[in-house]
Amino acid sequence: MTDLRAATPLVLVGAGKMGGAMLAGWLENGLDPKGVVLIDPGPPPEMAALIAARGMTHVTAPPSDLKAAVIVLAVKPQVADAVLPGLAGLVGPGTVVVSVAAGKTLERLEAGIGPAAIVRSMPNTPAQVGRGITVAVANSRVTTPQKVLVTALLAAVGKVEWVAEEALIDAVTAVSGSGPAYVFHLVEALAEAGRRAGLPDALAEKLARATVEGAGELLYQSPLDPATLRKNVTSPNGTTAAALAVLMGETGLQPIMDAAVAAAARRSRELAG
Ligand SMILES: NC(=O)C1=CN([C@@H]2O[C@H](COP(=O)(O)OP(=O)(O)OC[C@H]3O[C@@H](n4cnc5c(N)ncnc54)[C@H](OP(=O)(O)O)[C@@H]3O)[C@@H](O)[C@H]2O)C=CC1
Ligand SMILES: O=C(O)[C@@H]1CCC=N1
Repeated sequence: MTDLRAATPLVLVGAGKMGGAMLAGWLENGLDPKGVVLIDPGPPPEMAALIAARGMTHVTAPPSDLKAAVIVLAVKPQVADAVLPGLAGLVGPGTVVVSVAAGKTLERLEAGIGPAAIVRSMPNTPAQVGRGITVAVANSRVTTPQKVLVTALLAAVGKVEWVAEEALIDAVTAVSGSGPAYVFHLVEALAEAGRRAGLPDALAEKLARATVEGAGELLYQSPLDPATLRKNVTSPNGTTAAALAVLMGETGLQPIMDAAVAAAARRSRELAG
């Protein structure tokens, strides 16, 4: 288990879907709830329950008497600019700010909160079950110990990659930040296709869900690459080959995925503000 003691006091600004998922993962990995301050005017009910159960401090505005070790900014990009100046008082000499806000550049974050060590990161919601992946980029004020600390936090909820080139984060957002939604939509589409092929509702849903769960777990556990795993399902001239001729054809999944990822990356660049 990662030692997260140096991460407190940890101020989480925005305890919604992403902030909540990361927090749940950190608590699961030993983060001391007494060292956590949540700033959120309206956390979702399940988060309010977690706050009460774990005895975390919950406030609706930044406290004036605290210097944080880590500030995690997990509000919507559209409200980040308004929130950042109010967090400046929480920044002390050792504070590192970790933003998960899509699109918000290091320059924009620093313009809002003032001179600070800042990490721009892009996690994803499987962080909640310790199976996220986060890509991060640091500004020049981030020290090596701060980078180690942020790595420990992010690694507690999944895999971590650091990049030196900030421009890559828009594509990262489009692939892994938003990516879980594409997979969940695949489950929806597969279930719907099953229904249209005559399966009862409940069975279609069960089959689609179990198939993606099982394929994901196989991918996780197997040393084989996805193309080999795909080939292992595909008998020559069999049923899978018939389906893949559609999915891998000219109007198949790749052009749709290209368009989806390009649209998400474009939106990430727009969200810079
Ligand atoms: N969801 C995801 O899969 C991912 C999200 N992100 C990023 O995470 C960030 C949060 O997204 P997500 O968790 O989905 O959004 P949510 O709306 O679920 O969470 C944001 C939370 O911030 C609260 N909030 C609003 N205003 C303030 C404020 N002034 N101070 C403190 N908290 C405030 C919201 O309360 P209220 O609802 O009452 O407004 C809400 O609880 C975004 O920037 C997004 O780009 C990054 C990777 C993946
Ligand atoms: O949809 C969004 O904008 C956020 C960023 C990545 C996932 N969710």
